[in-house]
Amino acid sequence: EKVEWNDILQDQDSAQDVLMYGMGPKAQRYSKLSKINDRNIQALSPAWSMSFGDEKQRGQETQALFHDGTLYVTASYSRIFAIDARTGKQKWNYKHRLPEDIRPCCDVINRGAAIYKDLVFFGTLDAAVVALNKDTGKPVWKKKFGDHSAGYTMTGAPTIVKDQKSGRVLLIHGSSGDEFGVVGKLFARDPMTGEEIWMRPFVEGHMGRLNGKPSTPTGDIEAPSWPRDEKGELVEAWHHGGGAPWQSASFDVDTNTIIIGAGNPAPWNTWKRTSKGGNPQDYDNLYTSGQVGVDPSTGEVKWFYQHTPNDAWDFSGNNELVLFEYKDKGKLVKATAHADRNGFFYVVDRENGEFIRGFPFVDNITWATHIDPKTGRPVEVEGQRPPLPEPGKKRGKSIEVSPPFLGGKNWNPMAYSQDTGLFYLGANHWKEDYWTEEVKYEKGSAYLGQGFRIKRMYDDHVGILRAVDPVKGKIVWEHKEKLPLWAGVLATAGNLIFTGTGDGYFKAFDAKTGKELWKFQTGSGIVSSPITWEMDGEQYVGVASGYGGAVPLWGGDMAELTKPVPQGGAFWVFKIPRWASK
Ligand SMILES: O=C(O)c1cc(C(=O)O)c2c(n1)C(=O)C(=O)c1cc(C(=O)O)[nH]c1-2
Ligand SMILES: [Ca+2]
Repeated sequence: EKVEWNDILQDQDSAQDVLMYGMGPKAQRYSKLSKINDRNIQALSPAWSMSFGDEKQRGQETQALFHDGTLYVTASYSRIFAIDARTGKQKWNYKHRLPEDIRPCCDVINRGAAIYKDLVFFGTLDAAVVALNKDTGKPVWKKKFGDHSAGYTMTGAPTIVKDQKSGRVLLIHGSSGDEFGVVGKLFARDPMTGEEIWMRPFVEGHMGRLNGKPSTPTGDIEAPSWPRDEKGELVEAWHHGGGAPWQSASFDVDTNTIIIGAGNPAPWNTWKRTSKGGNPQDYDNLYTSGQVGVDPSTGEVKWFYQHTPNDAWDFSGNNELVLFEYKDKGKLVKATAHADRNGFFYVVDRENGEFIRGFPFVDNITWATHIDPKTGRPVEVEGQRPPLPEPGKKRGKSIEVSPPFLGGKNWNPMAYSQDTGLFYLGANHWKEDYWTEEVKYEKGSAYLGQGFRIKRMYDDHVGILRAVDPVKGKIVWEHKEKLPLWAGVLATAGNLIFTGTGDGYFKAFDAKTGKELWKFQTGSGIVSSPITWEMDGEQYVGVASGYGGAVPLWGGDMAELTKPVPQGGAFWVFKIPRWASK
């Protein structure tokens, strides 16, 4: 059975399918299923588990897809498995041959696949997209989109959208690589052939492409949001500017807009992206660290809202954009919701990219006091941009900043419950020591110009699962975890919130009260996004287990804290046994 656009469009409402990263074009991660609920959750039990095998483990950040009795699960090292959802038996697997010189910044991870017609699609760490026949696992096409030895890579799940103007279905995908100084790019392809339709770079003044020809520059061709040197030339940083859209797009069918977050500017060092002796706040470094609305017909930028102008902290703007609606004085507001690494939760008008509201979702944000409601710009705290080294020194003076670069929340996607109207997100309380270092671009080398060490903020917890009211701007409940939270969240009509923990538990909470109702130990840490589906009249929940991602690699004191977590690589499926369901 082929997957059609209408199936994808209905993804959120149809329990028989999970066809998109985010479980629907709005990426709400909400399921209307309630057969598993707050009354019978105690009986939730494993149905089966499947090992990804190999000596290859590391982080398993996948969100599975489910179609026609089959789960499509990506795994570390650019692998994908098709699994019989009834038995846990492998139907086929594809293990991409990776060159030695790949440069993923933050572990050899993959967040998931896309599906359309008889093809499944996923990105690989050597900067390619692969399409496979969904029934046989045979590769149908492969397209390389960047030079992996320069730092281009791909970790995010691709997205299928339908251009409402032309009627054409497109495969949308981004790129990673800001930490190596690449220009972040968003691509649209013909899903059947892989042929590029357009490409949009997210650094102002760089040229886009449409049908194989240069189209338009992104923003102003003169790139006034980037500085020039004494000779009047754009500075080195502009050539390598970052802005990589490394997570997944949402799609607003009503306004025919692809909505995606753009990554941090490169390098991290704010002074490399500011004129000599100038003020960073005069150089916003468009279109980095913000959310972008893109026209699917042409790849043109329709609107842009920047969370962190001239981002000095690698906050990036990539985190998922969840589309939701609410009533304001009787008027329906169509918005995006976004919990940024910078610690603020944003509600933005998705028809024009205008700021509506921003408020903290973590404690003790030090770099800004608030978001100015008039301008939508952060009001920065003096001294929170790490200073340049004193003359004769290699390093600048260290300052303490919160959130640290790993963010108040990172890529691990939040869920929106249509029943409670709340967002549920896995946040972290931590901070960092942060200082500048000298940096010059060198192909294939880290391009940061910053040093850092992440530290704890509180003695009793790092991870904090929070329920957030997006309209009142309030935290409704919270649940603390000892280890950082790095897993996606799932909300269901059974009044349940599912997520995983660093120490290996898959947990369920009461969506209204935050009470922990159930947990199961999976044997390794969980850094993936759970899904739920209905099959043969029963509800199932599935999640991958396997610890990794950025925390153990970059986390300073947190890398120490998470060292005891065993490696793994397995997919777990749960259901209510028949004896317990009535
Ligand atoms: O700017 C980029 O290109 C880029 C890419 C990625 C990635 O693709 O995984 C991460 C980051 N940045 C990043 O800043 C970050 O904190 C991060 C965490 C993770 C992870 O999977 O745990 N990836 C990435
Ligand atoms: Ca980054």
